[in-house]
This record gives sequence, structure tokens and C-alpha cells, in this order.
Amino acid sequence: YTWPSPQLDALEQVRWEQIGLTAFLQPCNTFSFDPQRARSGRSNAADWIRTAYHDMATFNIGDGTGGLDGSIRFEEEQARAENVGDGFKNTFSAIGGTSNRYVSIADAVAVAAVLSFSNCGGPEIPFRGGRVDAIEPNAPGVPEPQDSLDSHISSFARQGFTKEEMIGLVACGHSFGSVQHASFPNIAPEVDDPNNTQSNAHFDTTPATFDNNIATEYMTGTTVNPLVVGLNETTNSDKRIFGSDGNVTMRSFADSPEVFASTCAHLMARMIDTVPAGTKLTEVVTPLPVKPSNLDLLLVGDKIQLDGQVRFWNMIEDSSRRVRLLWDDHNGSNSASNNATLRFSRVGTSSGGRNRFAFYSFSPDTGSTGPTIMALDAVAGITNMRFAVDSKIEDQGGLGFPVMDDIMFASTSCYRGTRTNVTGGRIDIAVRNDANPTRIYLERSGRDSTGRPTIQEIDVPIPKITVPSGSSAYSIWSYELPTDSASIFASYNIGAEVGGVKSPRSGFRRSIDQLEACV
Ligand code: HEM
Repeated sequence: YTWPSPQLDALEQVRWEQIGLTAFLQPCNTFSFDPQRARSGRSNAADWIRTAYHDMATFNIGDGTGGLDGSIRFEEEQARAENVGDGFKNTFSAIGGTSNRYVSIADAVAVAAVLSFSNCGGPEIPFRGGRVDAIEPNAPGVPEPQDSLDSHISSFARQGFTKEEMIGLVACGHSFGSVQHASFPNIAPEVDDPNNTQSNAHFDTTPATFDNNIATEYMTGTTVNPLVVGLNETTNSDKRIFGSDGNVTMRSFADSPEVFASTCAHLMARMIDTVPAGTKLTEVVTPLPVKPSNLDLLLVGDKIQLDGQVRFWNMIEDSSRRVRLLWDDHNGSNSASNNATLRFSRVGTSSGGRNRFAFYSFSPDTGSTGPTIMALDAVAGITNMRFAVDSKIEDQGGLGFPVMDDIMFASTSCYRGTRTNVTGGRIDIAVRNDANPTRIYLERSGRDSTGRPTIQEIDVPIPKITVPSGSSAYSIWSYELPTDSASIFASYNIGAEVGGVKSPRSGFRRSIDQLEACV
């Protein structure tokens, strides 16, 4: 895709930078919800994969209802016998901060499952976004171990999968995790093991990582899988499922780690893309090679402060590399006059170290005495960016990276009261003289009663007379904040309608008490 796309940019960041999620999978036997941590015998990764499956398993291909829509977050669904255990609750505690206006709760469930595989020795699973969150529980429909093989076959058929695909899905999922003693005391008896304090019966000898041991151990008869070699035949569902095609599928997995990995990548992608009928998923989200992020424009006097970073995928640190920002302005000037060397910021890593990416910040690299934030002449402004990595130009195949400088926050925004007792404030928005917006609004993020991310739009009144700014190119629209502290300290984005097109502008990440006092 082409930058900027607010939804794909956000999905791309969650999927590939994995902020806030990586830590739960480092190392992959991390378990965050027991004081014994990894020694409990459980893992976040296994919880996340099971959560995605149980959310999806309500799908009914006949009428298009159910599927991966975040409905497993509802207590009513978690209370069903088919969803025994606290793994779902744990999952939402862990990934709760991942959803936002562009990443639904269901997308967060899907991406968590994807990362459990990719970060823990498994394949990269193609990830799409755009799932729509349910507002109520789905009909029941998750298979249980005491059910018959026929019932499992028809249950997976209802979910949209053949018998062979059922074998694959169960083997891929059960490459992680275990049956818990707390949930199934008859299947997972109590054990006395300081490295498995919750007495979990693991599906294979490597329960925290992806590999084909689930299949090799099954084929060689050494398996410890409690749903294969459990004492009670009734609950040996993996045994019935794995053997249901004469072991053809399991043998192919045992014979080839590559076949197992690629089958799992394919089946898990289908699983997370099993969504209610009518849901329109995005394209597969791949990492952008060059990506501006956290772009933030602020009018300060007669200058535009341009803050942000640019991320280069597959790049490690190199002190001899020179990265420059080249930009076009409203005067038609371009890189010949408008360019600055950027400061190296940091290298990030994700997917268990498989991916590395370097950030350069928009603070110009002028040595310790120079300005730390890029300040552009506000009249000239900025319309488009390109980057030069040494002599190579990065401009999205000639398009450049467009920047909207028509509407932005102004540094004259201020608080009322005292810095320690803020009682209100005013948000000033700088509007470029030729912008002609029909509407400007502030966007405030929240959650509805079912936990779904919401955006509240708050209209900024059109000024009755023109209020000048510090720059001749901009005038000011102001919004007086309500006096409750939730409103005062909320973070706001600007949105605007210009020429019939409604779109977000940059965010306002400063807390109001960090500004000047209103005079
Ligand atoms: C007939 C189908 C299936 C049955 C009967 C079944 C049964 C079970 C049972 C009884 C547990 C133990 C849960 C607990 O103790 O809390 C479990 C765990 C698990 N299942 Fe399945 N399962 C099935 C299919 C799947 C599929 C398709 C996936 C994913 C693709 C999956 C992924 C998992 C994972 C990752 C765990 C481990 C959870 C943990 O360790 O916290 N299962 N399964």
C-alpha cells in the first residue's frame, strides 16, 4: 500500500513493530498471570492461539454468523463449558491496549495469534485487518474433547474446514500449550514438578514453541499428548482426529517440518480470516520499506515544528550512513534548498529477532548545539517529503510522502488555572489561509459499553472574526475545553472536512499542563 493510510499504517505497526505485544512473548514460555511465571507450565502464546480459535469456532458457514469477531471477550461466552479456563480473560488483559480506532479488538485477537507463531519459531502468517467487533456473544459452537469424531467433523465443516484441514488446524494449534489441571483434572492429573506448578499436561515436549514435534512424537508413539494417550478414551479427541485419515496428514507433518510450517501458515490465515459475512478485510499487511511515523506538525510563531520519525525496514545501525529529509514547499522549492540530515534514533526488533528496523528522527543532526526539532518557515510550509539514504532516494516510486500542513495545532494552546491545578484550557488550531475547511473537529478516543474503540467528534466553532496567528499564512480557530479533568487531559486529534473530504490531521500529544498559561 501507499503511505499514508491511517488504518493500514496502524495495522502495519501492530503487526510488524509489535509494540506492547513482543514483551509477552520474550521468551516464548513467558506466562504473565501466575506468580510462578514460566514455571507455571503455561504460556501467553498458547493462551492467545486458543483464544483466536475459540473466538472463530462459532462460525456458521451456512448463514455467515459467528467467526473471529472478538465475541469471546464477553463474560457470557467465557462462562460456557466449551470455553473453560482463564486463558481468554488473560488474553484480553494482555492485548487490551492493542485495539484502537483502526485496529479492532478482533484484529488484536488475530494479530496476537499470528505473533505467537511468528515470534516463537513458527511461520509468518499472512495478516489482514478490518475485522468488526461483535456487540454480543455468538451462538455456542466450540468442539470439546468428549465429543465424537463425527461431531468434530461436522463441527469443523460448519466452521468451513474439511476433515484434512481439521487435522491440520488441531495439530498446528496443539503444537503449543497444554491441558490444564485446573480445567480438566481428569485429563491432566496433578504432578509434582517445580517447572510445571499448575500441573499442565503438555501436548508435546516443546509446548512453548512451534515445531513439528506434535506430529513426530505422535507418529513415533512417544507422544505425551493427553488428548492422545489419556487414560479415558472418551476424551482422546486428538487421537481420533489425527488418525481419522489413516495418519496420512500427520505422517506428512512428521516427515517434513517445512510442510507442517507452510500448512499451518495457510490454515491459521484461513482461521483468522473466518469472519462474519459482509466483513471486508484489508489486503495482507506487509511491512513498508520506508515509513514516516508519529508525524506531528505544530505552529510555533512563524515556524512549523515538524516532529516525527522515519522507519527503514530491514536496516541495522551504521554510523557512516547519512539519512536526509528532502521536502517540497508551497513556493515550489524542493530538495535543492529544503533538506536536512536526520538524527539516528534507534533500531527496533520484532518476530523474535527475525526483523530489524532503524528509526531516524526528524530532529536535524546539527550536533549537540543545534535545534532538536525541525523548524520550517510557516509561509513556505511543507507539501511532500522524500528521504535520501546516502545517495539512494526513497520516494514511494516517485509519489513522495505527502504532508498536509493546512490544519494543525498551534503552540498558543494553553491551560487555565495553575500548572498544579488545571481548571480548563483552550486548544488553538492553526488554519492555513487557503485551506477553506467547512468543518474542523477534535477527535477524542474512547470505548463503548462493550469495550469497542470509539471516536467522539467535537466540533470546533468557526471563528466570527479572523484571529491572527504568529504567521501571516495561518489564522486560529479555538476550542474552549470543558472543565472536567477527563476532558482537560484527554488526547485529541484534529479532523477536518475540506472540499467534501473528511480526514484526520496530526495528533496533539502534549498534555495541556505542559503548555503556557492562558492570558
Ligand atoms: C476438536 C477440536 C479441539 C479440541 C477438542 C480441543 C481441545 C483442547 C483442550 C481440552 C485443551 C485444554 C484447555 C485447557 O485446559 O484450558 C486445549 C488447549 C489448546 N488448544 Fe485445543 N482443541 C481443539 C482444536 C484446537 C484448534 C483448532 C486450535 C488452534 C488452531 C487449538 C489450540 C489450542 C491451544 C493453543 C491450547 C493450549 C492452551 C494453553 O496451553 O493455555 N485447539 N484444546
